[in-house]
Amino acid sequence: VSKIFSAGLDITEMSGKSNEHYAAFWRAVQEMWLKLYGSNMVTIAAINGSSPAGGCLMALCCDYRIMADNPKFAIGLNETQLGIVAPFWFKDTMINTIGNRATELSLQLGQMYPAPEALKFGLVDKLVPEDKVQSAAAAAMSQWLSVPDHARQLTKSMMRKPAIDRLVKQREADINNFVSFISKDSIQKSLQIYMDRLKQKK
Ligand SMILES: CC/C=C\CCC/C=C/C(=O)SCCNC(=O)CCNC(=O)[C@H](O)C(C)(C)COP(=O)(O)OP(=O)(O)OC[C@H]1O[C@@H](n2cnc3c(N)ncnc32)[C@H](O)[C@@H]1OP(=O)(O)O
Repeated sequence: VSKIFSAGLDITEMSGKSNEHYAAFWRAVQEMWLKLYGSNMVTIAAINGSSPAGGCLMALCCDYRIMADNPKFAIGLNETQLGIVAPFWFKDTMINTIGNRATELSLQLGQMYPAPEALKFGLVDKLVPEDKVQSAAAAAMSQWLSVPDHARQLTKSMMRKPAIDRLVKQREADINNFVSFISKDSIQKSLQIYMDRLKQKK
């Protein structure tokens, strides 16, 4: 039985809908990223299964990532495999985690990394046995919470603010770009083919 941390964004929200729907959907996705990446709280991802695309993004937004040590579980920004493109703020989040070259390889190929490779690439920080993911995350949380809060928060903001400001400045343009991209016939066709493939896999 496959286990999933997050299947990413709901593809059905990006297929066969109106432009108004796509715009509202994308604004909500932006909001999720701004809240999670910009949070001053400690955030630890307890990754207990596979985590493609938007799922990987959510994990990358956290301060620390612990993943179940199972090579069947994979994580990555696989957008190109769906015929779509990770937007600049997905890319920035990944660069801030694993660096420029690894991000370029990862994004162009739409790579999903099995857990051991994800650790090697720095996409996750630690692997633990599947039944220890929650307890390891709780232990990591205690360690992070032991740092004086104001100092940790200012440091986090210093590291992340440039990426956050970039999206805040370009929110409307980013929404317009998403709507015009996702509503193209060729992109709708790619998403349909991907969904059909998922169903055939069964
Ligand atoms: C300019 C910018 C433009 C665009 C930017 C857009 C950024 C997009 C970000 C995203 O997150 S796109 C979504 C990426 N997600 C994926 O690629 C995941 C695809 N799914 C899988 O790989 C697998 O389904 C799985 C998550 C590993 C689970 O596998 P399992 O074998 O357990 O289940 P199954 O494949 O049978 O799926 C069950 C059921 O769920 C449907 N499904 C799966 N993922 C999605 C999804 N992301 N959105 C909508 N629906 C999804 C799948 O089709 C099955 O449906 P069915 O039961 O009706 O057949």
